[in-house]
Amino acid sequence: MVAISYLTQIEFGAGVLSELSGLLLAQCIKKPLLVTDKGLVATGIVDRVMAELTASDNVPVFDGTPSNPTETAVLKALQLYRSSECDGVLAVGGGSSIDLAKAIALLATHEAPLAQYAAIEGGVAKIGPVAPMVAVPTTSGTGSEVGRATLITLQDGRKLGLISPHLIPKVALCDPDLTMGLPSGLTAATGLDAISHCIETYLSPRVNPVAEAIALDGLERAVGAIEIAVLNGADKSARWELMMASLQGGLTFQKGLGAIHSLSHPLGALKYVNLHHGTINAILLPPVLDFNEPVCVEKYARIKKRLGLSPDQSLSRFFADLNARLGLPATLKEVGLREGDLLTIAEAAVLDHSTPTNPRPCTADDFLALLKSVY
Ligand SMILES: NC(=O)c1ccc[n+]([C@@H]2O[C@H](COP(=O)([O-])OP(=O)(O)OC[C@H]3O[C@@H](n4cnc5c(N)ncnc54)[C@H](O)[C@@H]3O)[C@@H](O)[C@H]2O)c1
Ligand SMILES: [Fe+2]
Repeated sequence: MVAISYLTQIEFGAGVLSELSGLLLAQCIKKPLLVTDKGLVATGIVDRVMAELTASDNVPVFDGTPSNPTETAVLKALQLYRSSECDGVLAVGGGSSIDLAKAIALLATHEAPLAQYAAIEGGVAKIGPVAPMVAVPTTSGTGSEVGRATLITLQDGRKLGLISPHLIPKVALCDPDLTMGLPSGLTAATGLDAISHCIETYLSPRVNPVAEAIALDGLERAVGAIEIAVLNGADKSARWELMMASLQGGLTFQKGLGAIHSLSHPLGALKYVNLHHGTINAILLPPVLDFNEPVCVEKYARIKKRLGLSPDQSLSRFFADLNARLGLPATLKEVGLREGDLLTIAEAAVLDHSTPTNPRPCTADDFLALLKSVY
């Protein structure tokens, strides 16, 4: 068991779910709103969590989280939070449930609509203390359990980041046992999300050697474990490593992400197709690595050394091959994106909050070329 000291209280290890009840009480949360999705309910994980709660019959459950959470779902859950007189939020699920929970916690203490708090609308400073949150991740990918962002598709159709240290959950309870039943496709896709976080924060030009050390360590851990976990979901050690890598990615978000996320955010807002965040990041990782290479020569050399690659090996090729071995798609066409949307996505990516920290400036034309290269 590992207890890591950070802004969030992090409890990490197989079986730490048993600490949930005490952790909620320590945060003075007597009546949480449990936020999750229907898939999680079907796995039995929500029942396992409920079994850990004292007076669980008193805990309302919102299970309407969409994959790519929406403002509409936030407002619905907020109604339940208020009518049940909750005093905190308990997120149980992947990044979607955790992000939805963050937005509920925000609107529990702030006026709607959410758009006014969006990072690109200058909303960061408008966010003050929110309702207390405890996050229990059930995927190993997003790192949202320790992150300061929530990504929500707003009523106007834009998927935007709301960012504030106040949105960091009070407690992250990371129990890798909860990921043992995660299907292989989702294990691969969420793992590539964690990998893309570690790579993008490492390459971000913001100076922060401590975060970079964490990102490199997380990257090595994820690359070492992902194929094992995909082949054998019951491998406890690989599940531990992947959940730790995901957490490490999240601990480095303060450096900012890059072009992969600039594109995957607007792609995740499309209404006619529900694109999974990690899957899109996996597709975008190789071309973005190629694009950034000219300005990241030294850092690429350090990544290669850390991953045991030879100096003349292509990093982009390495991850394209890894994606193929994991059975992940290689093109955006395969996952249902319409060609006619490429320009709109490229234009939205320029405005995304991750764009300023991509190591190489990226224009709408650059984003369009990146999209076309993997269409
Ligand atoms: N806030 C942040 O910093 C941040 C960072 C990265 C991604 N995100 C967001 O996170 C979301 C993606 O999250 P995700 O990749 O974790 O997926 P998700 O939360 O959308 O879940 C995907 C599917 O996995 C299922 N699932 C989850 N855990 C399971 C388990 N243990 N066993 C079986 N099925 C399980 C869910 O029921 C769901 O159907 C996106 O909306 C993305 O924008 C946020
Ligand atoms: Fe991500």
